[in-house]
Amino acid sequence: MTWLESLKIRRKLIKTFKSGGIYLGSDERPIFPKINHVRTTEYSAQIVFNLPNGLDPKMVTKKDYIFLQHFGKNVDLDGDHKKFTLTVYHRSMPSTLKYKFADISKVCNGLSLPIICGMDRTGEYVTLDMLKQPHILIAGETGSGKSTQLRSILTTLIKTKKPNELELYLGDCKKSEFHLFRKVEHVQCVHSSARDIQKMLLHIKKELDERSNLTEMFEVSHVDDLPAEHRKPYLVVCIDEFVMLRKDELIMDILTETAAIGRTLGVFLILSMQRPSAKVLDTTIRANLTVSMGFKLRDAMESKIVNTPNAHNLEHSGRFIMNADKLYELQAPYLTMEQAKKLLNPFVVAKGPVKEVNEEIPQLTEKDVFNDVN
Ligand SMILES: Nc1ncnc2c1ncn2[C@@H]1O[C@H](COP(=O)(O)OP(=O)(O)OP(=O)(O)O)[C@@H](O)[C@H]1O
Repeated sequence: MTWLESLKIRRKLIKTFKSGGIYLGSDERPIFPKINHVRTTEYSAQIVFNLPNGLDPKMVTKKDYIFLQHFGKNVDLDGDHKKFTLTVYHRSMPSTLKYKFADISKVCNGLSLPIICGMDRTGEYVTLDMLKQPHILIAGETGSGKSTQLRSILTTLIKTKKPNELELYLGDCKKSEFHLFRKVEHVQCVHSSARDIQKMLLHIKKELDERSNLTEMFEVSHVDDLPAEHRKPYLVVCIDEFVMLRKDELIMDILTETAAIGRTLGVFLILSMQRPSAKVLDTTIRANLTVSMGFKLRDAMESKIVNTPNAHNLEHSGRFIMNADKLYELQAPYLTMEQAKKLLNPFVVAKGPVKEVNEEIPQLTEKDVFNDVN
């Protein structure tokens, strides 16, 4: 950035402070916040400023509209009691981001269990490693892009991990999406009825217990530290529209236990829901779903339940707010069903019967589970 460009930005910010009354002293001798530095990249300009002692930070946060008026709507303002950062983006978010595995595989490098969340306004992919951020909640009204995101997350996991490193357990309560994965080598089962999902989760419970015993026996804190002959694959349990199972206590208990202790045992959750329900998410499960992705939601209450502020104001399919270690606004990669089929083709195998578990299964009719869905 040239000296002149920096000067222009600084002047504009001073003008902003002035018109918003963000200063101490009198109108004739104002003491403005001190601009520490201005940094620009291809995508954005970042201006860091400090408030003079005595200036109420609410003067800045309450008047964020002033920054929008002067710098346009593509700005972010972050800060606390003294130091603030204004980021001005040179362009708006892309409304479509094609899923390109060549690009995605590059950003997966170094991640043990890579989740490609989406692209931010600076044109950078935002990624997560499930080993560190183990459980994900995806919420959004119909047509907002949840299923596409699940498809892209699962496809990336399959393409980047070997079947002996990753096992997938899929619950498809809407019977709409996961048939695509049924014959993929990593996929242990795809179930849609409550009874079968219960069976699947009893198997997961057994795995949790076994893994817990092993880590205790070998006195290690993570399954990855077990001796080679006892090493375990990562298990990812992914349930689309899991709210449909909320009346099933056993299912909810196992999901809650997995969310609570799964990380160090290598067992991870991805749960999606169309209508966030405080009742379901008020349980301890919510506290352990470390990442929320809020696609377009119906209202502010739903955004609050999912913990993704403003998700109800999103306008494009595939756009979402992510709450992980901080808040992000991202565009999810768009992976069509046809494209996913092509990418998954090399992993398709002839399948034997689904793993059986021997535990006693309490009788539960589908009506018990599904009749209260609103
Ligand atoms: N990442 C994306 N980028 C651009 N468009 C998208 C994206 N994801 C979804 N869409 C568009 O939105 C449509 C609906 O997407 P999707 O089926 O994923 O929504 P959904 O939230 O799962 O809906 P439902 O709950 O009804 O299944 C897609 O057919 C596509 O046109």
